[in-house]
Amino acid sequence: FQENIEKATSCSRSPLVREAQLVCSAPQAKRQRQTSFKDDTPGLWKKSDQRYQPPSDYKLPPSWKGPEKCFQEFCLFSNPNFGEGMSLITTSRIAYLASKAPVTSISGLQPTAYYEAEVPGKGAGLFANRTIHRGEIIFQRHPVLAIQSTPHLDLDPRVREELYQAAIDRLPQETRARFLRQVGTTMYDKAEKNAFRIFLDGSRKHSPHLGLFPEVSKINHDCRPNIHYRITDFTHTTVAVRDIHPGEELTVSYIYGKTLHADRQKQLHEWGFNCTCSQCTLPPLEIGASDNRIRQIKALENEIETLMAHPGGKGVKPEMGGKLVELYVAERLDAYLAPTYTRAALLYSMFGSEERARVFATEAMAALEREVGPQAKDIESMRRLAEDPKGHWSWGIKVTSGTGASEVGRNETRRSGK
Ligand SMILES: C[S@@+](CC[C@H](N)C(=O)[O-])C[C@H]1O[C@@H](n2cnc3c(N)ncnc32)[C@H](O)[C@@H]1O
Repeated sequence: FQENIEKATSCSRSPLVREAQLVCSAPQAKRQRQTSFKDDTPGLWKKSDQRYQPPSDYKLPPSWKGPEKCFQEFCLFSNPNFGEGMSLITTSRIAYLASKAPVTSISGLQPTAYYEAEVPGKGAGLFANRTIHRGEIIFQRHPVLAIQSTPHLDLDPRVREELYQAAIDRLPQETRARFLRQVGTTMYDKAEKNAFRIFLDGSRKHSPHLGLFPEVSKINHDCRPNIHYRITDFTHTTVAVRDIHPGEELTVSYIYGKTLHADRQKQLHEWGFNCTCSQCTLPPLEIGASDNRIRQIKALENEIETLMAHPGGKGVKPEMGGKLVELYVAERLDAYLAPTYTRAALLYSMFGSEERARVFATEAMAALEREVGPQAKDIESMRRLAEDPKGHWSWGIKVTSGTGASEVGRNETRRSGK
């Protein structure tokens, strides 16, 4: 990945695309902009439509239109009746999979639970109209437009703009209007400024897409957000990670939050704006304290990992898990608590500390559900730990002595499957 970044001449710079998920085009020298389209508009798409024949087993149901306006193996497919309407610029295979996918039930808050208003220096944003409780789903949506990365990066700009316009024209009027209200001067710019990186069809060659969710993209960035998002195939879910009070702005983080202030500013600046969020506008002394906490968090996580790699986890102490939770909470990293609670629950259980194992396992279950979703594998293990610590595989793997943690593992209660 690093190698790609260094060599790349153009990267998708969507602020909502996390750094580790950026898709960059190959160096220009090796990969020329490719377009097989001619300038005579009527024949512009037809020529390549004829050239590309999708396999017959990817035949779409009659409610879907396409393939049309193809570029290499990527074509426009659309269905105005799929949820709020959906246009795809993708392969026949992925369009076929989309056509077979259950229509994401559009759910979440009633529109009366929030309102849109201008935020100084940020454009429009969303605000709570009532208390939104931690764990409440804000939006559950499918993309109204998904664009495979290759045409987005490689198409000739003029052709690309026409193609995106055609994709939007095929959406129902209300959805189209919502799409057009997103920030950005051109269709391409709207995609760049508002898309989330989504992976359709597992981890195959053509999986990376830019997904546009116009309602979600009205949510501004904050380095210490009150909302977390997760994406599974076609479904984008936003969930409150703490209670949000009436009048408070709804925020997500466009970048990974556990980074130092200067790095966060740099990343967001590269993606087109100077961040004026609650964390970035703290007084300098508080920014310094926050950076220190992040350094402590990283050092402690490394220490736990190193110690756990030693035979019998020599030197690890349950209090390290407790301290880590404290630091995360003090740093308001509410959107990233699941692994921290899980680690703390297991550490306390390993040392036979029943009450703390229960408390952290209960917190871990809720955080896993928020951050990963109800299908998260570790939820079941944390549920068992919360209900019956002594029956859990981790219980008492290490014992505590009167003078603190003993390094002698008892190992007597490890049971597979728990
Ligand atoms: C996905 S849009 C968010 C909604 C947007 N404010 C609107 O009016 O539709 C992203 C854009 O909002 C603005 N923005 C979001 N979060 C911001 C922040 N923390 N500080 C400054 N500008 C921000 C930037 O202009 C950014 O390119």
